[in-house]
Amino acid sequence: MSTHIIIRATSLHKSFGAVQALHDVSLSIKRGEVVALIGDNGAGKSTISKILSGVLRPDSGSLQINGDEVNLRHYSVHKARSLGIETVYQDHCLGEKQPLWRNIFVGRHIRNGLGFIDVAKEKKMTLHLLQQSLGLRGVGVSADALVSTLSGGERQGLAIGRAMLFNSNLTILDEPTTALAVKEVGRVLKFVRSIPENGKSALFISHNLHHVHEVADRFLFVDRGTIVHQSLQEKTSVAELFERLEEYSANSAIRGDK
Ligand SMILES: Nc1ncnc2c1ncn2[C@@H]1O[C@H](COP(=O)(O)OP(=O)(O)OP(=O)(O)O)[C@@H](O)[C@H]1O
Repeated sequence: MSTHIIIRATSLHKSFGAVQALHDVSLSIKRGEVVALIGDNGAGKSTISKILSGVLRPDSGSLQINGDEVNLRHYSVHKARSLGIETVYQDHCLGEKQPLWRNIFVGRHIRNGLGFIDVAKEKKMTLHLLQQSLGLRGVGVSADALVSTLSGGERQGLAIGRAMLFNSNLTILDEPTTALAVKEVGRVLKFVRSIPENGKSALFISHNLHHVHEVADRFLFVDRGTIVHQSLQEKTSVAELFERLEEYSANSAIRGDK
């Protein structure tokens, strides 16, 4: 594996009013690596992912992408995308009543020489994505189909495929398997596993430790806004993930955090 660091966050702090959501969080993700954030409810996982994806600005700390310092004052979802950081949300990632091709290219349309959207090209690329990323084949597959005709797993797959299409270096997935039928979960996990095969990286957040163990190369444990432990997949069993998470939950219960 290359040691090229895709993203490095250093000493992130973030508070929401009196709630200190993150305290001195530092992490880095290498090229070709899937890193998972594990932690109890309210530990700070989503806050970390939102800072990396440009949704939230930290109160202090710094971010480097591909070795370059990011100006956090001007960092946004749009800027993150331009730097190869894409986020796949649990839901609302695609517009229900829109045809698939529009969803794929929203905000990033391909334009012809006259400045018009190149619909034919976008549809062709969408069809390719449906076939390649989702493995959908046959006469029923169409770039004009509405998002509402796709299953939850297919939607997640398409959203991941979209990130790949735009050559995302880091795909952030916050609870991508929640609310999916069992048979679809396997499909989404397979999509996530294919990310490092293409030399790309992912940040994976899930409460399901079996899923986490299946896809991630490295686990970062978050507790009360701090990264308290990390371990490599090859040296950690699923049982150990459960034990450690239970330990943090028990500690916060003793402290009366919940
Ligand atoms: N917009 C917000 N306004 C106020 N407090 C917030 C906001 N977002 C998060 N918090 C608080 O920050 C802390 C960390 O929340 P965060 O959503 O990052 O946790 P999480 O680990 O993703 O939790 P979960 O697994 O339940 O989604 C929590 O105490 C939460 O209540």
